[in-house]
Amino acid sequence: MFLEPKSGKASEKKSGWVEVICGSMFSGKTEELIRRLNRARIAKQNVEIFKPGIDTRYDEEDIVSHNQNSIRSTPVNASGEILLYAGNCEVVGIDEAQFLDSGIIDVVNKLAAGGKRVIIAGLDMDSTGAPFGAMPQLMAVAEYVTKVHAICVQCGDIAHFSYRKVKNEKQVMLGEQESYEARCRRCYHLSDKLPAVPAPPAKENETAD
Ligand SMILES: Nc1ncnc2c1ncn2[C@@H]1O[C@H](COP(=O)(O)OP(=O)(O)O)[C@@H](O)[C@H]1O
Ligand SMILES: Cc1cn([C@H]2C[C@H](O)[C@@H](COP(=O)(O)O)O2)c(=O)[nH]c1=O
Ligand SMILES: [Zn+2]
Repeated sequence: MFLEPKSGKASEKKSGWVEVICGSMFSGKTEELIRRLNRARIAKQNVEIFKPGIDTRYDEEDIVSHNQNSIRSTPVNASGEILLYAGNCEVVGIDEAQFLDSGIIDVVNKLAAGGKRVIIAGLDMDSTGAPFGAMPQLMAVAEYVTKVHAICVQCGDIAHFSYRKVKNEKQVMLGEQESYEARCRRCYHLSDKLPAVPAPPAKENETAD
């Protein structure tokens, strides 16, 4: 369980920091983001929340988790807009950060340098297992990184891959359970080993190794 870090002595100018919540689809990134933001609100801190404008799966403005928890957010089309809108808030939340442009690294560093707590959630890997967008750099500059895990729908183990069930080569393809499933390492790679077409039957006198 992530516990909020304490900032420095009250007499000193407070420094901010960056927290990253990463993992596969269905791993609970959005739930954890909402949990941390709600706790900040209970502590009477001023919170602003952003998501990339591209992600309108459940709602134009709300951030919604797979189990229907939600929190109001401001959609942005470019990372620089976050600097403009964050204003005097104390805590900044950002969901689906993998979809934002690389300017987001500079933006979160500026926000933290200005004394804000910045909490970012996003997919660390795309469906091919490659790092997604600016997430690797965000994890590098963050003070705190939390990797959350889903459950493999094939075998019940811990899952950290988002397996794409439909054929589409594009890195960005919005979707839910109809297009993606959480898989563990073994079940994710199992699909590579299946022959694309059925192997021809062995000829007589030919022995299988
Ligand atoms: N394979 C799965 N493993 C774990 N949780 C799942 C799975 N499929 C659906 N869920 C649901 O998804 C919720 C997490 O949703 P969410 O926080 O939106 O995840 P993420 O933002 O990482 O995609 C879980 O609490 C659970 O109700
Ligand atoms: C793996 C993968 C995912 N996406 C899309 C699919 C969803 O719309 C979001 C991830 O949402 P979640 O809150 O993490 O469940 O990203 C994609 O575009 N490309 C991918 O490779
Ligand atoms: Zn598995």
